[in-house]
Amino acid sequence: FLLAPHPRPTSLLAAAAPEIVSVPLAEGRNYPIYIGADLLDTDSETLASHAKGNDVLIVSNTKIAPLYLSRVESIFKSAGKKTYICVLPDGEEYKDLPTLNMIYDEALKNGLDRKCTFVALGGGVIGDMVGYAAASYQRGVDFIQVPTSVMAMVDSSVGGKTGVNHALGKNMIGAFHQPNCVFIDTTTLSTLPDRELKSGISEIIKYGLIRDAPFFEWQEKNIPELLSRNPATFAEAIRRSCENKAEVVAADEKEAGVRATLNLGHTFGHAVENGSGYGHWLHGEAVAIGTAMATDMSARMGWISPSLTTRVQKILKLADLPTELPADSPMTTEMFLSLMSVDKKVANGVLRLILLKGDLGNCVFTSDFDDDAMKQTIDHYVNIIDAKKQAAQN
Ligand SMILES: NC(=O)c1ccc[n+]([C@@H]2O[C@H](COP(=O)([O-])OP(=O)(O)OC[C@H]3O[C@@H](n4cnc5c(N)ncnc54)[C@H](O)[C@@H]3O)[C@@H](O)[C@H]2O)c1
Ligand SMILES: O=C(O)C(=O)C[C@@H](O)[C@H](O)[C@H](O)COP(=O)(O)O
Ligand SMILES: [Zn+2]
Repeated sequence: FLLAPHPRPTSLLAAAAPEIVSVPLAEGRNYPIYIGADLLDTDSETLASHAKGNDVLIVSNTKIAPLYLSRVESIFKSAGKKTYICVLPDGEEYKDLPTLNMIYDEALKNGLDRKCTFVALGGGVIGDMVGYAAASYQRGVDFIQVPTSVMAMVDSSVGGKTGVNHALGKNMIGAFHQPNCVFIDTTTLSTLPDRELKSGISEIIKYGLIRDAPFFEWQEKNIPELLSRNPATFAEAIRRSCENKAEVVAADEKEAGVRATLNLGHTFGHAVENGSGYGHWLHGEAVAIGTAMATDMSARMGWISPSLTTRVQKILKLADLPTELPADSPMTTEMFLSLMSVDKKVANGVLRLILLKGDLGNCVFTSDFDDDAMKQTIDHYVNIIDAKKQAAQN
């Protein structure tokens, strides 16, 4: 069970083979995503085999290092690698250039050369930062993703989007840099707090909405099982999410088109993350609010049926995710508009959005939307904040 402590393998326990989802990139750059319970205990040689040189720099944070670092380090040591450690402060507010520098410092201090491998042990913040450090250190070294949060297992560890935040915009400094492999030990979720677990479910819902109606229908039935940490249900959600992400990334690695659909709810959501102060909202929570806003806007333009709007609201609430901002939110219409204007999907000054259109599982990436509908959606969500403020004062 996900909540159980991690058993060490014994000769009486037969290790189940991991499930493998492939990310089929061009020019033979395919890489595997291994998914399974207790993989760090039962399949350590597979993980170590993806570090090609002698030196391995494992990067984690102050929360995850005490839980899993020694185990991961011993895997590489047992395989004869020389290991180095870098422990970063925990939190989205540290996903920045000064903190990134700690990784370069550690690598340079120890004389790591271009044959080294960086290992990202943690959630999406660590994965994005280590990926970007690997993309830029000596113009590019190998890296491996060992995701430990739902968000990282279902989304961020796959696809090679790496980077850090800037005060003026989310993930604004970064690069596309694919990992050698993604190694998902689902048992590490046993220590993930509930709030972080729910945040990851937000991106699982995204796959259903943008491209996989049967997966969405499955989620409508199975989210309670995810919330109660049913291991089999989680394994299926992770596998189906990784399959969806791998297909999209394989079709459009560098986001020339269809990959942008993975950004559903993110233009509104990133504005909320930045405007509220990085770290106030978890990424998945902000994406949930953004998904509600993108759905509202799609409905205002008549692109989706009222029943689909209801289903989106219902599934976000079922996952106990926020669908609106609270009374103490600093967000204003002006903040939304100005923060959304620095989104990476802006092309030649024109904002493009992912919006739902048609039946469940269909969306569009377009600049061809009604500006008034966008403004009405933003005003509507800001008015909710104001109404809550008023109610709190009375
Ligand atoms: N590159 C991409 O494609 C992509 C996709 C989605 C999200 N992201 C990025 O990922 C970040 C969000 O990821 P996240 O939700 O994992 O946040 P996170 O990395 O901050 O992790 C959430 C919290 O859970 C802790 N944690 C992680 N695993 C744990 C475990 N097993 N046990 C106990 N605590 C654990 C972390 O230390 C942190 O406190 C954002 O910066 C977002 O922009 C990137
Ligand atoms: O992999 C992608 O492509 C995504 O858009 C996945 C998103 O969930 C993720 O939050 C990503 O980091 C957002 O990308 P950005 O380009 O909008 O910063
Ligand atoms: Zn996201």
